[in-house]
Amino acid sequence: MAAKPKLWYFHGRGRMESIRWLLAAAGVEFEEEFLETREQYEKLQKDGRLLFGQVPLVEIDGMELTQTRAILSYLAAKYNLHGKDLKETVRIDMYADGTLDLMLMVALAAFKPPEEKEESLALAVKKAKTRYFPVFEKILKDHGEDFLVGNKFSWADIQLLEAILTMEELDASVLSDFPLLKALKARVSNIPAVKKFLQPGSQRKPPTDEKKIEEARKVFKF
Ligand SMILES: N[C@@H](CCC(=O)N[C@@H](CS)C(=O)NCC(=O)O)C(=O)O
Repeated sequence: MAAKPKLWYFHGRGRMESIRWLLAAAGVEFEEEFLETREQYEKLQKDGRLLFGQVPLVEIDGMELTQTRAILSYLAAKYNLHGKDLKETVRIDMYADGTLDLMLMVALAAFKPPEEKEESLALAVKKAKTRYFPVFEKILKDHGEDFLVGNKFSWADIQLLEAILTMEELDASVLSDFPLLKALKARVSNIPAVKKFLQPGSQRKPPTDEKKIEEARKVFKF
């Protein structure tokens, strides 16, 4: 049996959380190595395991992969969460990339000073409501299908569910004007592998707290 994919990152959501989501939704078990000290991170660098000196790092299929979007794209293709052809795949990539941009705003806000952090999170919620969610609501309305692309569960749906849940942590009513996104959220949350990941005790990470942020600062010298 092939070894489980192994993930190296700090013990928080950050850029790795979407990778955890994608693996979990594909029903793939994975191992995690948490970077808690600068030494661990420097060892990965010294050993030449980080292409550009950065994590996320994912070991899979005899490869050591970095660059979040490339990793996600590989996993989506490998686990049949991309489209049936290039045209569907590029739409899935576009939708997922948009959602990743939104998620990065939230991830980066965690590292800002308290006043700026509140402002950045409020801006992310605003962008969710005015830029990203209206687009996805319209896509669902226009084609009338159950999922974003090809009437089939894909990486774009997983990425969107992660974004919806993250935004709801910041503003519980964020979906009030988006009935089709509410329905999509319920539908995707009920897919057995996703349902399992949503249960307490899974490898899903909670919102990154001050302790984890301090840990990450020490590791990456932010
Ligand atoms: N484009 C890269 C950016 C990765 C990145 O910035 N990683 C951070 C941790 S979240 C890091 O390793 N920072 C250390 C550094 O850049 O020296 C990706 O999307 O994976």
